Amino acid sequence: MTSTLQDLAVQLFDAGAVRLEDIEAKVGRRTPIYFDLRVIVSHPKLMVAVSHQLEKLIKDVHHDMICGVPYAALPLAVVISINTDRPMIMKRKETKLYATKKLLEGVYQKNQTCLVVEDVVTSGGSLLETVETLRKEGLIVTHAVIVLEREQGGASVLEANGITVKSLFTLTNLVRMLHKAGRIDNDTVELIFDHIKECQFGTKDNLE
Ligand SMILES: O=C(O)c1cc(=O)[nH]c(=O)n1[C@@H]1O[C@H](COP(=O)(O)O)[C@@H](O)[C@H]1O
Repeated sequence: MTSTLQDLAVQLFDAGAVRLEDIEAKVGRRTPIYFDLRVIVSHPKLMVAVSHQLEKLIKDVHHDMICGVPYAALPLAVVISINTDRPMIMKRKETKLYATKKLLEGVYQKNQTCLVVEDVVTSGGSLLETVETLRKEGLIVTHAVIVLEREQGGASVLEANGITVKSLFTLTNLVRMLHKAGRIDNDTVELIFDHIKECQFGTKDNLE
């Protein structure tokens, strides 16, 4: 059974993936809403439902393999790889210091296309870092599929770097869905919309 995006938004909220408080995000940024997709490893049905929706977004995108941005997107990449019977490669956060000394695990060849999977894009910095590693290894990367685009400039930064981003939710539509379902109130909606406007990452200089 496929969940609608509205159902999925509510299920993610109820699983604790949406935190509504003043939170310190990556490198000292503050945000009134934080989306913590790591919790879905504890909810296998939800993991499958999110993966199915991501698979729909990529069915017309040519790719030889997929790679999840470590670590949060790795479980999603595994499920998508199995469901679509498409090989996966894994990027390490640090190069392995012994034996193979690799940064990328798995089998790939120069000029093969790799689709990147990510949970959240804010400035686009994390995703871009993974893309740069893949490109250095000779892989072609033109598309990324993500769960949440926070609309803070990351998608434009990625677009400027030759990456088309397909997202399941934008922060605006996720917030609207949660508001409709009675999970967040009017004041919180306003606070989040103000945050989106005020906290923008536009240029590569702003990437963290
Ligand atoms: O720090 C964030 O901006 C962030 C916000 C959020 O709601 N959820 C979240 O997981 N993050 C983290 O921020 C990363 C994306 O931020 P950028 O690298 O700026 O695009 C994600 O991979 C997460 O590590």
